[in-house]
Order: sequence, then structure tokens, then C-alpha cells
Amino acid sequence: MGIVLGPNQYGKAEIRLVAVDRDGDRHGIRDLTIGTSLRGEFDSTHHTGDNANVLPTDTQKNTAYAFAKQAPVGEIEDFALRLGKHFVDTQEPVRGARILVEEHAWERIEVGGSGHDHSFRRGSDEKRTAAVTFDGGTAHVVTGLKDLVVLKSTGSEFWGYPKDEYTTLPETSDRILATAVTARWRHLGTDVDWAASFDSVRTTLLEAFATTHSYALQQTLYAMGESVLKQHPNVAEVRLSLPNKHHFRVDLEPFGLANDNEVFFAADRPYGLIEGTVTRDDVEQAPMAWYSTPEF
Ligand SMILES: O=c1[nH]c(=O)c2[nH]c(=O)[nH]c2[nH]1
Repeated sequence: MGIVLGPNQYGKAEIRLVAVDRDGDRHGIRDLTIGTSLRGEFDSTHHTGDNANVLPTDTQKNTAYAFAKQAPVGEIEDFALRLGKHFVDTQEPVRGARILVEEHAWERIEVGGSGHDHSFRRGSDEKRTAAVTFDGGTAHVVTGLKDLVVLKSTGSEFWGYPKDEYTTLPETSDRILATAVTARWRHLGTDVDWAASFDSVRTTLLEAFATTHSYALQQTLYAMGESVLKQHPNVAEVRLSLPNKHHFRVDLEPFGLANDNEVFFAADRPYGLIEGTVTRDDVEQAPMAWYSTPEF
């Protein structure tokens, strides 16, 4: 029986980078959390601790900061592509790079009816994400968003499920449906207007959530993914992770009050977790684009 090293990668996780665009009095601010992971010829360090091929994770972190100084960060997909290509193209033992970026929102503080030049407040928890994989030839770009919290106060049912001796959940034809959307979508190619594409996919996801009369969060998930693929020919597949943020109708009978779906208890855990991929059946799958992507 032999023991061998399996797939491995290494890099710096959660590099916190804030870049201020000081071009003029009206500053811009970009707030990113970046992860780098390198794959390649790293057997020696694992077997003997010979680090001749190991570009330190500290250097990887420094590279992200230096790149943010040398050129505007731009769209996070482009920034990730630049970083990934740099590591593969400049370090001979590095055969592949995976760069993860999460962008945190800041908004200008309103003063006297207009946004202040250099004072900001943190926006919502929603993050825009990019996951770029580059193997020296092909680059895969997976754009996404996280923690987009949405709720429908009606237009959601859940019934017709199997019941056994442990089932207590009452069937319902009217409930609150709420979730925090994590979605990632893989682009075909890299010649994309990332900002416009992101806005359009996000709008599509929200519209599909709002307009689908839901009999299950699973059905809503599929409708959201299908809608993105129908409206975006450049998107090959969509992966969604939807926690079912349960809202339980409070029993007000003890107080002699009817509760016509007006008062709910918002439970934070446990929650149902509905996950799925919606994909075109005529595109080549790209497992490397998703390798070790968080949530999927
Ligand atoms: O939309 C739902 N899907 C489920 O699978 C499920 N399970 C459950 O208890 N409630 C719900 N709701």
C-alpha cells in the first residue's frame, strides 16, 4: 500500500484591501476581500519541506496590494484575471491560479442632498463576487453575489410532501418566503462588460424571485437560474445556494386573536438549505471553474 499526495493548492486567504481613488477631490473607494490559491509543482515542499517552488503567501498578498497601486482596480473580474495570470506567467512551477474576490459596498454619506466627496457609510451586507481560474491557457470567470436578502409576504405555498410519523409541518397555501441569495454564474469567455452583465443578472434573479408563484423554494431556485440563462447567452450555468429563512406564524389564539398571516416569528436556525445548479445542456462542463469555490 502506498501513500501519495493528492490535489493541493495554497495561497493567502481573506486579504483585506481598501483602495482609495484620489484622482481629484471626489474620492472613490473599493473594499475587497481577496483569496489567492496556486496549484503546480509543490510535491517537494509537502514531502521534504524544500520550498524552492513555493512563492510565499506573504508575497501573494503583497502582489495584490501592489497591483491595486499600479493600476485602478477596475472590475473585480479583471483584477482577479490580472493577478491569476501574473502568478502563472511569472512563476515557472505555478501551473494554475484561483483568485477569489468579494467586494463590500460603500455608499456616499448624503450631506445637504448630495453625496459627500470623501465620506462613506457601509452599504448592505450584499457582496459582489468573482472567482477566476487560470491554467496558463484557459481562464474561467465565475461572477456572483452573496447575501442578497429577499422576502415575499405571499405568493408562496408548500404542500403535497410525504408525511411520516415524524412530520409535524402543516401544509400551507400562503406563507412568507425569504432567503439570502448566494448565486454564482459561469461566463463563456472573458470578453464581457462585467459591470453591465452583473447588473443585468442581478436584476433577472430578483425579478424571477418576485414573479414566480412558489410551490417550493426548489422551484424558485430553478426559475431564477432558468431566467438568467434565457436572458444571458454568455452565461453557461448558474449555481444557487438558498437558505430557507423560515417565518413561522405565531399562534395568537391564546389571546383570542386571529392571525391571518400577519404576525410571524423569524427563526434564524435551523434553516432549510436549498442548493442547485441550472445549466445549459449544450455547453462543455468546466469542473475546474468551480474547484474549491466556497458554497459549491
Ligand atoms: O420550499 C420548501 N422546500 C422544502 O424542501 C421544505 N422543507 C420544509 O420543511 N419546508 C420547505 N420549504
